[in-house]
Amino acid sequence: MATYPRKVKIIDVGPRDGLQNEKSPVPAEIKIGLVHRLQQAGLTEIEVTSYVSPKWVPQMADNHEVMAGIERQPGVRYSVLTPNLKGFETAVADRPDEIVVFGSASEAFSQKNINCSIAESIERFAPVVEAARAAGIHVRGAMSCTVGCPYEGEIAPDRVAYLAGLMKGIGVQHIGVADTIGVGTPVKVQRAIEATLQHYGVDDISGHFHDTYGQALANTLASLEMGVWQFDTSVAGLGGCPYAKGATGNVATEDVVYMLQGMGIDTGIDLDKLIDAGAYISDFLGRKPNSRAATALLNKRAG
Ligand SMILES: CC(C)(COP(=O)([O-])OP(=O)([O-])OC[C@H]1O[C@@H](n2cnc3c(N)ncnc32)[C@H](O)[C@@H]1OP(=O)([O-])[O-])[C@@H](O)C(=O)NCCC(=O)NCCSC(=O)C[C@@](C)(O)CC(=O)[O-]
Repeated sequence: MATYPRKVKIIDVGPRDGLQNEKSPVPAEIKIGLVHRLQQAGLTEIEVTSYVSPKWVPQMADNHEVMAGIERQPGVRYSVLTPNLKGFETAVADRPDEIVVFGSASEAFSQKNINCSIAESIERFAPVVEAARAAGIHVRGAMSCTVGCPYEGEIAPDRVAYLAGLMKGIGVQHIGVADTIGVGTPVKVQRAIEATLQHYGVDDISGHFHDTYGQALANTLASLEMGVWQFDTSVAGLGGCPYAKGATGNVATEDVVYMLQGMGIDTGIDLDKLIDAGAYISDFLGRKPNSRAATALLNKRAG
């Protein structure tokens, strides 16, 4: 039997990663309502929004309104994405607890997503990381396309190690290993994590798995087996990346919490309240939650 961590921390990225790709505008008050429901469900890490170009990602243009409207709960960390100093300087006025710089293991995805090469992205991130740390703001990094890229295909683990080393070199404190397009399978994901472990300890690594091919829970389990205990997930399985056509949302928070509860692993999350949060946003979007566990439990409730 594999040994698993006794506790897992979930970072719900639904309000940001989940909603960034929605075609119709989602009003700030709905996003705020979602954040409130997530914290009521026991989430202690919520990725709220991003400070990126509104021309590139219009759905996140209300970042200030959303951050200002949240009634903050003690013990909850609110994070935001900041790709450059311009984004950081705007974000800092909204008092995030954590900022996220996001790079890519694939050159082509870096160009499509943030309009620069991997090397240039690190040059842009370095002053952001320095300013954030000087202001006492925690810095997380996200590494996209650690298994596969929509433009380059399979990505070799040494490219993941290379990016992780660059992120570490500029002072990024925690690193997320993302399977942006959900093509990963357990052994490939383990190789990407192994590459990241060359530069970061296991306590500073999180998994971020999209569920395009239905592999995200298996990839979560494979990561748990390596001692990874922090995961980005998205309530109701919301999401997709505007620069990764066809990729679906992150693994649903409900599915991960259901699996972990069944394994006796503590998440601190109330599954019933989480289902309510997922139903709230899914009702607004006019569709069913993209979560097997949520669907089963909602059907059970309905009798
Ligand atoms: C990165 C940039 C901004 C570079 O964009 P750029 O065009 O290279 O930057 P620029 O410095 O040349 O500026 C061009 C225009 O953008 C403005 N600008 C410049 N920076 C900002 C900013 N921070 N906030 C607001 N506006 C900004 C700037 O003021 C200017 O405005 P104009 O003069 O044309 O009116 C752009 O490429 C961009 O916004 N890209 C969107 C990236 C994004 O949000 N992608 C989705 C999130 S990442 C993701 O989902 C993956 C992840 C993290 O979940 C992990 C995974 O699954 O892989």
